[in-house]
Amino acid sequence: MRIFSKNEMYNIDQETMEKIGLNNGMLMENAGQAVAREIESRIKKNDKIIVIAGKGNNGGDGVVIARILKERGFSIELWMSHKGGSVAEDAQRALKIYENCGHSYKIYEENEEAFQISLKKSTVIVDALLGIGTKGKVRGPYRNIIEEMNEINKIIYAVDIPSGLNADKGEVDVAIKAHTTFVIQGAKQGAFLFPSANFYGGIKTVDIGIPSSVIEQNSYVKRRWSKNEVLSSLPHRDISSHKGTYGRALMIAGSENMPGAAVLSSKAASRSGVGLLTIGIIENIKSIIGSHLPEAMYNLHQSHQGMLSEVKDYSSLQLDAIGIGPGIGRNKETEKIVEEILKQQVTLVLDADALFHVKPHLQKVKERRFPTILTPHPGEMASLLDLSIKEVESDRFEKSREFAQTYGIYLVLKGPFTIVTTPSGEQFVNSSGNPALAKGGSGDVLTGMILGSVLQYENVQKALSNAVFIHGAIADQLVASTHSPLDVLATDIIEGISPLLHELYREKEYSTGY
Ligand SMILES: NC(=O)C1=CN([C@@H]2O[C@H](COP(=O)(O)OP(=O)(O)OC[C@H]3O[C@@H](n4cnc5c(N)ncnc54)[C@H](O)[C@@H]3O)[C@@H](O)[C@H]2O)[C@@H](O)CC1
Ligand SMILES: Nc1ncnc2c1ncn2[C@@H]1O[C@H](COP(=O)(O)OP(=O)(O)O)[C@@H](O)[C@H]1O
Ligand SMILES: [K+]
Repeated sequence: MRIFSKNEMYNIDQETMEKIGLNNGMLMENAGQAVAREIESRIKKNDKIIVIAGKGNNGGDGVVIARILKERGFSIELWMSHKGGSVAEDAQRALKIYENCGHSYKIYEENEEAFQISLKKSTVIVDALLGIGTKGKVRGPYRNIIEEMNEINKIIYAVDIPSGLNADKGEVDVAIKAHTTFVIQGAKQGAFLFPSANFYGGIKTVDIGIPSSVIEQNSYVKRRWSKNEVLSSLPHRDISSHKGTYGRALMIAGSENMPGAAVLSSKAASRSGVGLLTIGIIENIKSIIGSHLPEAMYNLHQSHQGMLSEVKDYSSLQLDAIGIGPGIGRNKETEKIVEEILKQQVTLVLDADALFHVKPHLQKVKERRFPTILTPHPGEMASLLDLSIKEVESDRFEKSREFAQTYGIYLVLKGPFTIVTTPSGEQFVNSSGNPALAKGGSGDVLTGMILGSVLQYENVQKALSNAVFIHGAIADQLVASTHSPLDVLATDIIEGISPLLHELYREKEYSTGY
């Protein structure tokens, strides 16, 4: 599923009209036809359906839907929101065609009570009040209509966007709570931001025939990353390979107060395919960690001061990737270690305390010639950008892209709908996971999974998106089978890596013959 910003959608629309020659009326007809087909497959002949249409082009889509469904013999009442006023040109034309077919419509303004009665009798409502043109707080009759529709508690199918929502941002004033939203040509960014994502219900894309060349030229790549993408990109192990083929990784994690972070991240890295793993820790936590992961090698230091002197010459380890951050703490030494690590000519994964330390050194990150991956949660992202968490969360796509492009990094902005952004600004939104993951340690596990994963793929983005998907899918599977949303531990996620990978590889084998 493609994802668009409002401006991208308008530019796509404009170019389709100017260069391709499909005019807005044709696109509206296509949109209405496509959504009507989807609705038709979900309704019954005895349903009483209300289509409520606004003054803009979204309303025009609604008018087309009402006409098509009426022609197919469904019981449809079309309501226009406004009495008179400036209805968009193509919506006016759609209404004329509707009338030419001998159909009539009603108007909400000055008929509020009749609308209430109709709402009560209805079984299905089609929301075509407002689309991507919505700006600021909802005004006029729209506000009342939206509130009345939500109160009546019927099935609502929204066209393009649940009316009232902003296409690009997560914040919500008042909006339709949809059962399903039929998004035109692709979802809008707000479908993956909170709280607006809570209003969409199910999302189904309808194709209105916009040429793909126009889409490619007028939008950044932004798409959802789901199981199909994972299955088609899982790495293959060649029969003649050996442990060196799958990379040498170092995970620098943990400290006296947070030894567990080293266990979680290292174990997750091991379970994610890495050939040879070395754990870089301070000596006095070795006894806690060693029993958990006999497979790993150790790079031990009496203190972080001692570690710092060795970091400067890691060539003997012949590393391919370093992960750093979970539980290392925040002090002068750990900051210097992070600064030194940035000079290493290997793939880097920076998380947690390493993200705190990297902030003054972002210029050095920009100069790196090897992949640098940052995995902030919204709080860490806000701190890196000197913004509030709210400012980040409401605008995750743009904020991520600007940051990734400015510093030439891969960014994994965590949270529900984790976004992976590449240095060139392509974005992939994860589709797995649930609030069972909202618990200390699950991020450490993801860091390990990412470190293990990057060494298995030629394409860094695929490695990141797949690690993020698998991490979330394990939580989904635990909640669906043996756990509740309350009791999933980070260690349960690690234990879930093998069963999930097993299942994915079996499915891949089945679907591709590999
Ligand atoms: N390629 C595309 O994107 C296509 C889009 N179409 C539809 O057109 C929609 C966009 O149409 P428009 O640009 O006309 O915009 P909308 O239909 O979303 O709404 C614009 C109308 O709402 C009013 N309005 C805006 N903000 C408001 C607020 N806060 N309170 C009250 N009124 C407000 C405006 O004054 C205007 O009358 C899409 O969402 C989609 O449904 C289709 O018709 C055809 C193709
Ligand atoms: N509500 C949620 N839905 C889906 N995933 C979530 C949710 N809350 C947290 N997560 C995931 O859990 C992980 C938490 O990471 P992080 O905040 O760094 O945790 P910690 O610092 O405790 O290790 C991230 O991968 C994040 O995407
Ligand atoms: K709508």
